[in-house]
Amino acid sequence: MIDNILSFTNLSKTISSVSNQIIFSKIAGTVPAGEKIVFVGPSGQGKSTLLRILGLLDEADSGEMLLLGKPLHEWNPQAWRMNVCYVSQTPVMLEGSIEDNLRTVSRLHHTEYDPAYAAHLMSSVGLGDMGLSKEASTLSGGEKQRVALVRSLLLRPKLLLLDEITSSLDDVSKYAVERLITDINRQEGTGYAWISHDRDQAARIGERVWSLSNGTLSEGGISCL
Ligand SMILES: Nc1ncnc2c1ncn2[C@@H]1O[C@H](COP(=O)(O)OP(=O)(O)OP(=O)(O)O)[C@@H](O)[C@H]1O
Repeated sequence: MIDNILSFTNLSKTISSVSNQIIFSKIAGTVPAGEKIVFVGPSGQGKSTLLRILGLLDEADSGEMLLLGKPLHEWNPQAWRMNVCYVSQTPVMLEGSIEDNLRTVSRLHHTEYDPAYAAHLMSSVGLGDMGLSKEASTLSGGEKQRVALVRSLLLRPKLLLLDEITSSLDDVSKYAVERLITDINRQEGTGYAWISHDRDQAARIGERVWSLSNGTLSEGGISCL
């Protein structure tokens, strides 16, 4: 039985183009199976950078990462990305319709597209009435955020890395997204690390807190908020 979905040690990241600015140095953390982590900290401290590294969309300068007990170098990157999905605050829509966008992840990862699950997820995030044939590039920022989330959830990942994914949403849609993700966590054991600058949201969604400040990652209970 593997207790941690993901763990990392000694992770360091420097931005070389900006006079070797160190973003963080030798940080470590673990995500136990099914964990609900809220990720907080002042702006510009490297939260997005860390999640992008953990989701293999950016590279650390040094350090080790293990997924399901296996080190990164033993993973095919595509298989890693299927288990650990990073969802951006400013998602990029692929060319074509909403349905094209939803189907693309299945095509890339050679998994079967499940239209009933796609419909359930779209309706759960308040987009049930939106025709899937609508051109994705014409969607609003908040609609794109939710389609991008659905696109990732269709992979049924073990871990979600959520980067302020409700920043463009009204309260009704925001609560719907929180409910969907906490339901999936409860029903399927999908863990998450969710960046949020909203203290009320952090208290609703988090069980454990990561805080990144001055290049150091600290972990604690929700009472640290
Ligand atoms: N590709 C890049 N090139 C240059 N600088 C970068 C790059 N990516 C991030 N940075 C810098 O790294 C630092 C950390 O950025 P990051 O977006 O990870 O912080 P954050 O904690 O997520 O911030 P916020 O809460 O405002 O989203 C910032 O100073 C940012 O300008």
